[in-house]
Amino acid sequence: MKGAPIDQKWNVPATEESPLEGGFRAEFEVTTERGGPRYGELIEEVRTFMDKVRYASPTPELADEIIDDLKLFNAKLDTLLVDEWHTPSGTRVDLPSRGNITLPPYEVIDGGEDGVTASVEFRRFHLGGNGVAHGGHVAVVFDDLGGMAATLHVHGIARTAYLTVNYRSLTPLETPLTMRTWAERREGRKIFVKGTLHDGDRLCADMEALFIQLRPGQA
Ligand SMILES: CCCCCCCCCCCCCC(=O)SCCNC(=O)CCNC(=O)[C@H](O)C(C)(C)COP(=O)(O)OP(=O)(O)OC[C@H]1O[C@@H](n2cnc3c(N)ncnc32)[C@H](O)[C@@H]1OP(=O)(O)O
Repeated sequence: MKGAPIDQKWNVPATEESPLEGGFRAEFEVTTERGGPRYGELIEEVRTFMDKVRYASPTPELADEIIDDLKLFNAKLDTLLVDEWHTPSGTRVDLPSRGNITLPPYEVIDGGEDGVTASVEFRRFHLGGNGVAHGGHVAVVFDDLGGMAATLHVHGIARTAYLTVNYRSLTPLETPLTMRTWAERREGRKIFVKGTLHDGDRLCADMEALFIQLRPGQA
């Protein structure tokens, strides 16, 4: 990545002691300690910053100032880059969307073999146009929570083969919405998943997807 040090460690190859398992590390450890007790606050500030950038029209002087500040922040983070298996972003299961800043924030209300129910809120950053969410951001949440439903259903890692979203009505920003995903049927490694996104009683979108359970060792 541009600006990152050459010895970055976020794409560590598999080794005998640390093999890939379904694209995941066999010894993958889930912990809520990484990043410290204020990591959620850090992610929230980053999300707020992204929201502001989406709507701000800075003067050239303010843009200069912010660029300089961001360079300082990036230099600080460059000293502490780790691989994806050890970064809190994506593994902090106690935080919205596991602390993954690339996902719109959701909170799982209920999850198990029968499916997942989550509360999701699209932010200003997720604006598509005309004041509502971008369809791609809606799809990304369906992919993540559909993948979670598939994973919980088969107790194994699954990867998206296809995902179809039907946009039934507008998806508002800054509004708690309900997403449900569930495995409708399974044929061997194939898990057919469905999902819905509601604003109250109103259906915003629904989806159908196929997830494939990965074979042991499949990268
Ligand atoms: C910290 C806590 C973590 C908690 C985790 C939270 C969850 C997070 C969740 C995050 C989720 C994020 C998720 C993501 O974002 S995953 C990222 C997006 N997805 C990908 O990159 C997938 C890329 N593709 C592949 O890797 C392979 O093609 C896969 C693995 C999908 C299949 O290759 P594989 O070699 O393994 O299998 P196969 O080719 O023998 O096919 C097997 C069967 O499937 C049928 N088939 C295949 N493709 C299609 C298709 N398009 N339509 C219809 N059918 C299809 C095929 O005909 C065959 O059927 P049959 O002949 O047996 O009847």
